[in-house]
Amino acid sequence: MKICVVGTGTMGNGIAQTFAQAGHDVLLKGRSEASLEKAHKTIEKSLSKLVEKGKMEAAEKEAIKARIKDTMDYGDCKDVDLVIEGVAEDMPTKLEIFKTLDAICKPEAILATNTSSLSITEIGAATSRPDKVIGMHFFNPVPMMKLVEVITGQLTSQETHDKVMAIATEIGKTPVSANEAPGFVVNRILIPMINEGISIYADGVASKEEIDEAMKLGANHPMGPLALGDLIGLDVCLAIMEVLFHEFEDSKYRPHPLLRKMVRANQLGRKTGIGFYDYRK
Ligand SMILES: CC(=O)CC(=O)SCCNC(=O)CCNC(=O)[C@H](O)C(C)(C)COP(=O)(O)OP(=O)(O)OC[C@H]1O[C@@H](n2cnc3c(N)ncnc32)[C@H](O)[C@@H]1OP(=O)(O)O
Ligand SMILES: NC(=O)C1=CN([C@@H]2O[C@H](COP(=O)(O)OP(=O)(O)OC[C@H]3O[C@@H](n4cnc5c(N)ncnc54)[C@H](O)[C@@H]3O)[C@@H](O)[C@H]2O)C=CC1
Repeated sequence: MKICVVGTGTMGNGIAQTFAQAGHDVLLKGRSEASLEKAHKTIEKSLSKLVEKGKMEAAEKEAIKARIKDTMDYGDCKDVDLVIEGVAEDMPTKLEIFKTLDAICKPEAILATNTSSLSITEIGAATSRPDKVIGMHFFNPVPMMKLVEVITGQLTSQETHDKVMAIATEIGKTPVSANEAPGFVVNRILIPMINEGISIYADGVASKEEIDEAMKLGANHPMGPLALGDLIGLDVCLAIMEVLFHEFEDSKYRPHPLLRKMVRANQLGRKTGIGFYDYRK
């Protein structure tokens, strides 16, 4: 199966790596040579970690890397079977990309989005094939996380759903089906929890380290909410809160002002080197 991953950020490179690890040829679509180069560095680091942890043979690493080919041209997507879009969580950006892909990809190709919260139905409506548009929602860090939420929009066909469930299983993930709804299942729970962690921090109830330690030891979470916000990207967290807030029109989803302020300051977490914690050392 020929796969194209659009986007070279936190998620794009992890999704490309995961498909290549499962033996698929992957076309990685980036906007610049610099972004593609950065994605390959991240993939190299991630694969090296798996080797260090004894989860992969060193020889396998090079074979996996060789399966990922770069492109900056959507025209190269004409013969792919499945596209997974992983660009910024912004509806106008996604609609433009899906219109472009719809015009280029063969009619039977499935167009999937890794959106965290946005409407699959709205994205599908920008194409001539809404029955083949679906959410394939991976979790960060993609090579480590087992879950894929498979999200059907109003017009997604059962056939597309079944194929994507099978693909997710085949690449070693555990898929869970969800009907379209803002934030689907996990993010409707997880992101308001992170927002609440920010609120507790802003209120001065405890230090950031204490908040994270409390949730690690008291709820058995592998990471505390503030460290997790930094891993996800605070811009992504804010975009998801905005979708929940506007779609449900419910004040319980109000993004905390400190979250907005940090995004405005480009303190986005790991990807910009600083968020709640400093990663620049
Ligand atoms: C926003 C959305 O739409 C949906 C989402 O994704 S929500 C986010 C979901 N993810 C989570 O909740 C993750 C929670 N955290 C965890 O499960 C674990 O802490 C973890 C899997 C990230 C790391 O577990 P671990 O292997 O025990 O940790 P450890 O070996 O110490 O590694 C920690 C580090 O590796 C990353 N990580 C570890 N192995 C990795 C690999 N093979 N590839 C990529 N990143 C890796 C971590 O992010 C972190 O980064 P650095 O060391 O480079 O700074
Ligand atoms: N970060 C996370 O933990 C998770 C994010 N997601 C979703 O995955 C998608 C990507 O998120 P991340 O990788 O975290 O973001 P990121 O900020 O790390 O990367 C964004 C990517 O989008 C590209 N991009 C930005 N604007 C663009 C435009 N106008 N046209 C084309 N490309 C553009 C960037 O060049 C970059 O490759 C989003 O929809 C996000 O909600 C899903 C699961 C987890």
